[in-house]
Amino acid sequence: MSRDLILAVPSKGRLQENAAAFFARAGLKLEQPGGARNYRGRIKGLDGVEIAFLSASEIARELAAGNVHFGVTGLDLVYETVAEPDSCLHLVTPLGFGHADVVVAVPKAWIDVATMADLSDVAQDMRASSGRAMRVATKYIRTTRAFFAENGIADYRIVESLGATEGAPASGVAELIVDITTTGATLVANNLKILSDGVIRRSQAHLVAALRAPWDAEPLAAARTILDRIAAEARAGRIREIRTTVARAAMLGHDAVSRFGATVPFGAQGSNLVLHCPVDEVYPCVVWLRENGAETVTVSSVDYVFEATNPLFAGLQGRIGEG
Ligand SMILES: Nc1ncnc2c1ncn2[C@@H]1O[C@H](COP(=O)(O)OP(=O)(O)OP(=O)(O)O)[C@@H](O)[C@H]1O
Ligand SMILES: O=P(O)(O)OC[C@H]1O[C@H](OP(=O)(O)OP(=O)(O)O)[C@H](O)[C@@H]1O
Ligand SMILES: [Mg+2]
Repeated sequence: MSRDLILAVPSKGRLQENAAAFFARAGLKLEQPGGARNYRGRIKGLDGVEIAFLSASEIARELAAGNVHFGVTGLDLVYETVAEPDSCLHLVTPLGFGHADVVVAVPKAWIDVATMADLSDVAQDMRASSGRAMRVATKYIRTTRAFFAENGIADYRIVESLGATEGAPASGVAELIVDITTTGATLVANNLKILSDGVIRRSQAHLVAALRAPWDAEPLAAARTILDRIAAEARAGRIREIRTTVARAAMLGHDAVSRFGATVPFGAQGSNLVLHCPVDEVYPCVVWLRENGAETVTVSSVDYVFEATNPLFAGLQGRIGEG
C-alpha cells in the first residue's frame, strides 16, 4: 500500500491557478505529467507526496472521508459539504485567495426588506396571502438551513440551483437566493441586494487537513516538510529585512523589538545590525535608525524565514488522533 501523503488540489475553476501559485511560492512546484487531463501528480523534488487534482467541492468530501491527507478548498464548501467539520477536519491555514461571501440576497425592489427579521415577515405574509412557502434558490443547502434556523425562519422551501442562481428571482423560480459573491457584480446585474445581517460566512481558500486520513510516519514526515516550507514563506511575506551599520547596534536592536515588533534574527555583531521588521513598520523603523546615527539603511524582501519551531505542524500534530 502506498504510504504517500495525498494532497488534493483544485483541478479547475477559480482556485486552481491560485493554488498552484501558492505552492510554487513555497518552493513546492506541482507537476501534472500528461497535462491537465491527468488527475494525479507529484511535487517536483519531493518524494512521498501524491497530488490528486479534484474539483473544489469534491476536495471537501474527500477530506471529510479521510481519503486525502491535505486539501485546498474554500470554507464555503467545507461548511456546506461536511456535516461536522470541526470533528474531522483541521484548518491548517488560510491561503489569502478565493475570497467570497455566502450571502442572502433579495430583489432590490423589496424596499421594505432589509434584514433577516424582515424576511421572516415576508415568509409569514406569503403563507398567509397565497398559502405557499417562500422559495430560496441555492446550492448551499446545509448552510441555508442552518442560517435560516438560527434566524427563526422555518416556513420556506429550498429550490436547488446548480448554476446561474442569481437569475432565479427574475425567472420566477424562487423569491430570493443564497449564493457566493466576490465583487457583487452578478448581484447588481440581477437587481438583487444583500440583507444587512445576511452575510452567512466570509470564505477564502484554506489548506485543510483530514483527521481521519491514515497519518502514518511517512505522510506525517511529508506534512512536516510541506508545512515547514509554507510557514517559512508566510513568515517571510510578513517582514522586510533591514540592514545597517550603526554605533550601539545591540542596544538599538533591542529597542527595535519593543518599538516596531521587529526581531534581531542573527543577534547584533559589532556595528552590524540586521532586523526583520513587520512590513507596515519598515519606514518608521528606517527613520528611527537614521535619527540614531545610521547612514545607509537597506531594505529587502526575503524569500523564506525558516525557524526551529513550526506552528502549522505543531497545530496539526496536536489534533491528529481526534478523527
Ligand atoms: N467569485 C467567485 N465565484 C465563485 N467561486 C469563488 C469566487 N471566489 C472564490 N471562489 C471560491 O472558489 C470555489 C470554487 O468555485 P468554482 O466556481 O471555481 O468551482 P466550480 O467550478 O463551481 O466547482 P463545481 O463544478 O465543483 O461546482 C468557491 O466555492 C469559492 O470557495
Ligand atoms: O460577486 P461576483 O464577483 O459577481 O461573483 C459571484 C459569481 O461567481 C460565481 O459563479 P461562477 O462564475 O463561478 O459560475 P458558476 O455558478 O457556474 O460556478 C458565483 O456563483 C456567483 O454567481
Ligand atoms: Mg463557480
